[in-house]
Amino acid sequence: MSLKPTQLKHLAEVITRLTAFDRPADAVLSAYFRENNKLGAQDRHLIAETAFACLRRYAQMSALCGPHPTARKLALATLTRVRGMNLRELEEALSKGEREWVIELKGKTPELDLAGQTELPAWVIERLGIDDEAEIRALARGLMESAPLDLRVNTLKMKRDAVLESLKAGGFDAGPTPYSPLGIRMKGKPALNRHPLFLEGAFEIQDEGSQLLGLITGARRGEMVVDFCAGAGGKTLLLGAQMASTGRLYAFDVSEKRLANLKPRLARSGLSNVHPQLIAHENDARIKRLAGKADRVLVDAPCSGLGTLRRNPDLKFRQSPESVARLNAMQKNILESAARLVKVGGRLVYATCSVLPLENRDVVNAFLAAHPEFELVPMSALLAEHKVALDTGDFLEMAPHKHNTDGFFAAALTRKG
Ligand SMILES: C[S@@+](CC[C@H](N)C(=O)[O-])C[C@H]1O[C@@H](n2cnc3c(N)ncnc32)[C@H](O)[C@@H]1O
Repeated sequence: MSLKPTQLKHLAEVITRLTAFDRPADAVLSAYFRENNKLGAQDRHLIAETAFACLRRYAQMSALCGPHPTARKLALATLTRVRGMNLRELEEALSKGEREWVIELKGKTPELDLAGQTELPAWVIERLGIDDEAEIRALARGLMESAPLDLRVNTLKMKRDAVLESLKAGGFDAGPTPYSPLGIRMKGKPALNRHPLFLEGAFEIQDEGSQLLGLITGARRGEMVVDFCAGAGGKTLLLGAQMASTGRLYAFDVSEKRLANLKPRLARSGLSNVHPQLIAHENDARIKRLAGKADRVLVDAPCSGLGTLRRNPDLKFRQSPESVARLNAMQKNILESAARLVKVGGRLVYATCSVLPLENRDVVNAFLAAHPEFELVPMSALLAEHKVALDTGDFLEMAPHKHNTDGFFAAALTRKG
């Protein structure tokens, strides 16, 4: 394949917009493609993959380009060094000066410190709580990969094997996920949002790790369940299916927009037990009515998202020690309020998509120290109960380099009295 001059022009424009780091990268990209709706599927694929690869290896790419790197240079560095394109493939799009520069690039190896080599800001490395440098490098490499496309089967509509067979019959390359009994992993990243089975609600797009967070909440038929930070309902839909559309499932969130995005997904899913509820904050009066009544409460807390750098590589530039401190205070407050809803014998699950202990086990350990009425349910036992062949100790801790999922954390607690 050879690079067309227009492709390089678009790519450089996208990189310029992305590196302002003022909006989520996926939103910037979708807006750009809406504005430039004549771009074909191949162009979009090349632009998206290269722009994200550039963000994932931004320290290295910037160092290769020298001081004040231009977006065109960043694009060319990524195309050659990450995406493996050679001079012949690039030539048509290059000016004479750029041609020389690409030739020079070949022999360059920038000197980088640990932060540069791992593409993780120093403040993130400090907060990972990992002493072993080899382990930091392994995690960082995992976070630099591109994420696979995972689906979760809606068991209310179809069995996993049947969805798999149907996808394969349609020419897709797909297989079961290794841990989640509800998951399918696709080869490549086919667009599935017009697939008949998607439109019928037989599957949703959901990372395997996220599926496990829902599963270990263990929602059952006829129960009262609260998804405290439901967002657009990734986990709500799973909980609803676990409940076989019986009982009551409250989907709370403070974001009207996110809850609105849950609506079409709910309609596809066939669930009739879900009650979306916009709340003003975690102490909203609407929540207090449910005190001590819920069998299960899931707190999928707002977090730094640093476990999702494969999909959102811009987050490492858009988060900071200050933003994480603010999120941390929120996480503690939300967990406190959500815990009040759990009835005696009920389960509270705290989860994040962060890899920072301060957003994860530190929050849970501080909560347990202040609330002797709760005790930890060892995660290994819960996973075994759900026939998940995975043991990460007392907590669920998933990571891209170990499990090929995003970085996820979860802890399950029981209310004793
Ligand atoms: C990690 S996201 C949830 C993702 C969702 N559970 C899913 O699986 O798709 C965290 C959510 O918490 C919501 N949130 C923030 N502050 C909140 C609060 N005080 N009470 C409830 N939800 C809150 C955010 O709007 C966001 O949708």
